[in-house]
Amino acid sequence: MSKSICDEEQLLDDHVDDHVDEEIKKCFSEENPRSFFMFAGAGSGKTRSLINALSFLDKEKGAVLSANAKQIAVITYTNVACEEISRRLRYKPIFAVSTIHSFLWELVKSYQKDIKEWVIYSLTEEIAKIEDKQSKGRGGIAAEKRLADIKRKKDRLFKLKNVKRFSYNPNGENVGYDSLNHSEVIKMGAEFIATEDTMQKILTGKYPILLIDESQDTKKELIDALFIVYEKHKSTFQVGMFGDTMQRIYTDGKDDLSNCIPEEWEKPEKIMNHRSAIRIVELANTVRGTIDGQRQKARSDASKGTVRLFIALPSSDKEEVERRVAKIMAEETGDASWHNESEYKSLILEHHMAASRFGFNSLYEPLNSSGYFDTSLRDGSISELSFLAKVISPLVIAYQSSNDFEVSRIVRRHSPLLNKKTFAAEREDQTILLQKAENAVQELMTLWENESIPSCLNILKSIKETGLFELDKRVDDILAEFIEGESAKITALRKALEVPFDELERYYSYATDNTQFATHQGVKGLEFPRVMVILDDTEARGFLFSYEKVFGAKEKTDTDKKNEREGKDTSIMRTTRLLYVACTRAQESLAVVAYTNDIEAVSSTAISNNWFVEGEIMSI
Ligand SMILES: Nc1ncnc2c1ncn2[C@@H]1O[C@H](COP(=O)(O)OP(=O)(O)OP(=O)(O)O)[C@@H](O)[C@H]1O
Repeated sequence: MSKSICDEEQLLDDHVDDHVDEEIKKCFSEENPRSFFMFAGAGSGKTRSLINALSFLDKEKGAVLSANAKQIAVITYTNVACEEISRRLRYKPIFAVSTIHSFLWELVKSYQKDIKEWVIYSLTEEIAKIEDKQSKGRGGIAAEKRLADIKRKKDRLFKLKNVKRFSYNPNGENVGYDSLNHSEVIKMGAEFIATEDTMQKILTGKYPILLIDESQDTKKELIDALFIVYEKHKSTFQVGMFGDTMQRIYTDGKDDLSNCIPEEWEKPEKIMNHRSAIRIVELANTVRGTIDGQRQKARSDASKGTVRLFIALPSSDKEEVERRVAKIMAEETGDASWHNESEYKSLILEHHMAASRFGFNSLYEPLNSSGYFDTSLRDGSISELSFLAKVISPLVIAYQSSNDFEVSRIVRRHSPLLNKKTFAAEREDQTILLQKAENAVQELMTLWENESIPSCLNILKSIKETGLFELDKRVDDILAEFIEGESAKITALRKALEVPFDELERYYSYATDNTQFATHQGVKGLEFPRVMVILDDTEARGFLFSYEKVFGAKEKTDTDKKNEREGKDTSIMRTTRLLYVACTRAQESLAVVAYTNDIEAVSSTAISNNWFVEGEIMSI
């Protein structure tokens, strides 16, 4: 069949945004270098434009930059995004791709004297602030917490005097008094950049071009600092920001970013959505319609796609509801992959919702409620937990499948009984060492005998006794009896590690993104053919989001009304943006599952907002 003019037009249409990449390339011209702000909706190819821009820069300027020991900096939101972008750029050394935390730490870490001064100053200020609050506040738990906080901070301040070198791990816990926490690094780094001439020269000298992905959620301190640097160094420093204001879901991003962009920056716009089926793009447009009215077009070759809204009572058996939803989706779409849990992504609002659905609540709960583990609990980097998952889990599998080679490899790699130093010291009879290690492994494996599953605490105890693996000093405290006044971190870890080992394995699969679950926030930037978005305020603990308000099942609070009057961000706007992020991850089919006591209100709001039509809504 021959192509019609109409077909040609549609195909051309798919390329309507191609000029954007050209405009960005022009921004890097020698004659007229410009900074830019490329904001566009979900699936519009921002990440793709970022990669295109970087590949272009590599070709055009790579050699000259390298010869002058300069790099192009790229700041991404997560380690996963970092890895993905680096991979697509074939790990070329001309690019310094990092998260904001690593970026700032790399920049400041050699200025230890300044770091020390800053930490002492900032701690002193914090203590003064809490003391002031304490003098004005009432007693009770809050006052007790403040007192403990003051004591901890004063202890740290005292110990700081002797610190020679501060350390920081952007991807893990920062336990010691001489290590910096995540927010300290952001505050300090941004402050150095904003105020120190030398730091600005180092930044612009090393990175004459800096591109930021997901800039709507980049910490406002850094964005503000970069605007300052740009104003002072615009002839030698170029910034490129990619993002989407509708996808701002964290409160520490700069909320009025689009109004702060300097006049002279290039501001290319995109209107296509290359990711999603027509019906999903339509839904995204109507959801966005309640916030800023920007609309996108689906590709001419996009499929029709399916969206459904399922409404259920919060008292229902949620796992059963979600299983039925998947079954119905398989029938309605004719896509059998909905029958297979690993073939669709279930998006929950908070991690504990995955914990209860996937069976790791007893481990998650004490750690989460202690308030001491945040990023590390989410990404699986609490040292005892990751050790058990990364070393013990494969060891057990290898042992149980009689894979002696693998057992020996793991032990040689991780055990102090067989490390080079111990071996060198025991020149005479190394078989003794081998025997000792083998006995230690046997001892450990007896815990799994008769199909039993040991608790994580018992595993650590066995390892401690035999010395099979090196354990953090903290493990001694965890294995000891509870004592009054001990650190709440230790108490929480002891409680969490009481769980059977398979619960830890389930937790770790989730933390390392190997299950069907992910949070609405965690999937930013990603895409999946089939998505189930779960809306459940009864399980959401924070006050930041409320789907029931968005769907009219709950009244706006006085604060919401006040914020609305004053033109400020409201929880409804914030939640609508999160809904937009979650729904726009879907490529082919999307099931939204809303738990509410007011089924009627949710259904009628969904219809009156033009989000769903009657035939797409089902009470379940
Ligand atoms: N010009 C294009 N032609 C064809 N496919 C494209 C084009 N641009 C992007 N895509 C595809 O569309 C999908 C979305 O692209 P990308 O992830 O870059 O969008 P994004 O704007 O970063 O999305 P989001 O903001 O939702 O994370 C990807 O699968 C990508 O390969």
